[in-house]
Amino acid sequence: MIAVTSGEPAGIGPDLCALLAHERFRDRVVFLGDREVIAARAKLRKVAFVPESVMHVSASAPVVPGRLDAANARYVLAMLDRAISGCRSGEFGAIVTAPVQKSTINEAGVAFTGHTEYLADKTGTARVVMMLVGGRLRVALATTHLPLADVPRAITRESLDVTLRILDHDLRSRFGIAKPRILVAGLNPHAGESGHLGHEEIDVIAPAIDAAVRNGLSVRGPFPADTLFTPRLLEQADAVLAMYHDQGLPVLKHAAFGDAVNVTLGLPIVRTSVDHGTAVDLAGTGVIDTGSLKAAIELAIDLAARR
Ligand SMILES: NC(=O)c1ccc[n+]([C@@H]2O[C@H](COP(=O)([O-])OP(=O)(O)OC[C@H]3O[C@@H](n4cnc5c(N)ncnc54)[C@H](O)[C@@H]3O)[C@@H](O)[C@H]2O)c1
Ligand SMILES: N[C@H](C(=O)O)[C@H](O)COP(=O)(O)O
Repeated sequence: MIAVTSGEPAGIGPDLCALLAHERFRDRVVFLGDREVIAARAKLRKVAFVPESVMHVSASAPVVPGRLDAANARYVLAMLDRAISGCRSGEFGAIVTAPVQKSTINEAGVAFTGHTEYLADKTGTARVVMMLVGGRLRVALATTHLPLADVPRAITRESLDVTLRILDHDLRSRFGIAKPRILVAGLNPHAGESGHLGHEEIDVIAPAIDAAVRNGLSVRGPFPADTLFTPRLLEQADAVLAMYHDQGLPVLKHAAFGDAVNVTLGLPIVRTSVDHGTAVDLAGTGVIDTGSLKAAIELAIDLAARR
C-alpha cells in the first residue's frame, strides 16, 4: 500500500488527492488527510468523493482553499509522521508527498526547510540526496534548501564523497543501472576558469571526483554548468550532479514540469514527490495538472517493488 500525504491543505494537494482517487494504480493507494477537507475539495472539483481512498488525519483548524494558516502546520507534519511510521512498520511500501508550504510551517515555529531534510532527520539518516527525474533527465543536487550565500561552505569533500556514493548506489539498486555514469557540474562560471573565477573546483570538486573514480565509480567533471545540459554531454550521463538547487532544477523543470518526480535517495524508506509547489492560487479552482503526482505514485510503486 502506498501512502500519499495530501500536504498543505490550503494548496492544491487535497484537490490532487480527490482527483487521483479515481485513477487505477498497480498497488493500493491511500491518501492521508482530513476526510472533510478532501471531500470538500472533491465537491469543488465536481468529482465524486471516494471515502475509502482516504486515511483520516484530523486537520487542526478549519481549512479555506487558498488561505494559508500556520494553525494547520502541525496537521501537515502529523500526516508526514503517520506516513513515516507506517513505512517503517511495513504498513506502507512507500511515501508519496503532495506539496507543503515551507514558509507556513516555519511561521508556526517549526524550523523546516523541506520534506527531504525532515525525512532524513526523522529516519536518523545523516545524509540523503535529492534527485528529480523527468523526461530523459535525472538531476541530483549536492546541496538542497539553503540560502545561496551558504552554498560554497556546504560543498565539502566529505559531503561530495557521500553524495556521489549514495547517488551511485541508488542508481544501481533502485533504478537498475548497472554502472551509472555521473556527470558533475562545477560551482562557478566556466567551472572556475582554472582558478581565475573561484577555487571550489580545484580545491574540492575535482578531488572528490578523482576519489570517486579511484573507488570504481564512473564520474566525470567538473563541467561548466552552462553547457553541461546539452545533448552531446547528456547522452553520456545517467545522472547529473548539480551543485545547488537553482543550478539543476530549472533545467529539469523546463524540460519536464508537470511530469517530473522528486525522489529522495539514501533513505531507509522509499519516498517520491511532485515537481511543483502548493499552487495556492489554484486550490479548489482553476485547471491543475495531476501528471506529476501520478508519476510520483507510479515511480514509488516501481521503487517499492525493487526493495
Ligand atoms: N514537494 C514540495 O513540497 C514542494 C515542491 C516545490 C515547492 N514547494 C513549496 O510550494 C510553495 C509555493 O512554491 P512556488 O510558488 O515556488 O511554486 P508552485 O509550483 O507552487 O507554483 C509555481 C507556478 O506553477 C503553477 N502550478 C504549480 N503546480 C501546478 C499544477 N499541478 N498544475 C497547474 N499549475 C501548477 C502555480 O499555479 C504557479 O503559477 C513554496 O512554499 C515552496 O517551498 C513544495
Ligand atoms: N526542491 C523541490 C522542488 O523544487 O521541486 C521542493 O522544494 C521540494 O522539496 P522537498 O521534497 O524536500 O520538500
